[in-house]
Amino acid sequence: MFVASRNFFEQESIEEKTRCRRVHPVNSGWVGQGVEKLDAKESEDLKEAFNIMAYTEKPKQTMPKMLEGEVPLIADFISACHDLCMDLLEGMALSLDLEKDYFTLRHAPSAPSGTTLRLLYYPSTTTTSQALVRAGAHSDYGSLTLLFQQEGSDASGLQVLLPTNKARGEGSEAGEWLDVPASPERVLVNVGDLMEAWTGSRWPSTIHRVLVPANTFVGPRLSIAYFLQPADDVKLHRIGTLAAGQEERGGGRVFEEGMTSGEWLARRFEATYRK
Ligand SMILES: O=C(O)CCC(=O)C(=O)O
Ligand SMILES: [Fe+2]
Repeated sequence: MFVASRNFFEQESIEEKTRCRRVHPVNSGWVGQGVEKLDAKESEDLKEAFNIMAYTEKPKQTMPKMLEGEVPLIADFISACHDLCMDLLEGMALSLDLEKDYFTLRHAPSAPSGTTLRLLYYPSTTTTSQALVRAGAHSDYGSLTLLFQQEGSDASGLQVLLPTNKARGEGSEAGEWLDVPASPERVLVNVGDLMEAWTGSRWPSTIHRVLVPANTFVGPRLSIAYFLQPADDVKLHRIGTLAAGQEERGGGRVFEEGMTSGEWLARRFEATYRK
C-alpha cells in the first residue's frame, strides 16, 4: 500500500490529481497542500492526501491513473481494516454490557457511510529553530480510526495527547504528548468523537498531531488512516448516561439525541475545510 501511495503522490501529474480532487462537501478525492487545517489555532497542514470512500469491489469515485491498477489491492486493504475494526467493536460492546453485535450491526460495510481510507503524504522538509506542525492537534470524527505509519519514515513525529487535560479547547499543552513510533507491526487505534459522544464520554477521543522537531531535516512521511463511521442512517442514541461530573465533549460538538451518523459527520467537516 505504501509503495502505491508514494507512487501516486510523487509521480502522478498535477492535472490528474486535480481531475480527482475533493470537491466540498463530498469528502472523497485528492486534497492538495495547505487546504486542510486540523487545528484551527495553527496554520494550514503541510500535507497532501487522497481520500478513498470505502468500497468492496468497485471504487465509488474517479480514481487517478496511477491508482487504477491498485483497485483490488485497496479493496483487500479496506476489507482487512473493516474486519479488524469489527473485532474491536465486538469487544467494546461486550465491555459496555451490550449485545456483542450492537456496534457491528451499525457499521454494515454494504450500507452507505462516511467510512474512508485516506492516504497521506508529507513532503520532506527542514526546520529552523522552530518545530513545524505537519498536522495540527485534533481528534478524528467517527467511531474508530486505524492509523498505519510507513516504517522508516524518519522522525515519525506522530504524537498522542495523554488524557490529562480537563477541558478540550483550553490548550493542548495542558497534557503530555507521547511519541508513537512507526513500525510495521504496529497500528494505532484512535477513538473518534462520535464514539465519545455515543458513549457519554466513557471513551474520550484521542487527540493527536504530527510534529517535526526544531533544527531537523526529515524525509517524506507516509501514513494511511482508516476512518470508520457508522452507516449514514444510523440514529445515535446515547449508551448509558453521562456520569456525574463528566463533561459533555464529543470533540466540542453538540450531540443531539437521535441525530444520524451522516448528520454528525457533515457537521464535523464544516470546521476543517476552508470554504
Ligand atoms: O499522518 C498521520 O499519521 C496523522 C493523520 C491524521 O491524524 C488524520 O488525517 O486525521
Ligand atoms: Fe487524525
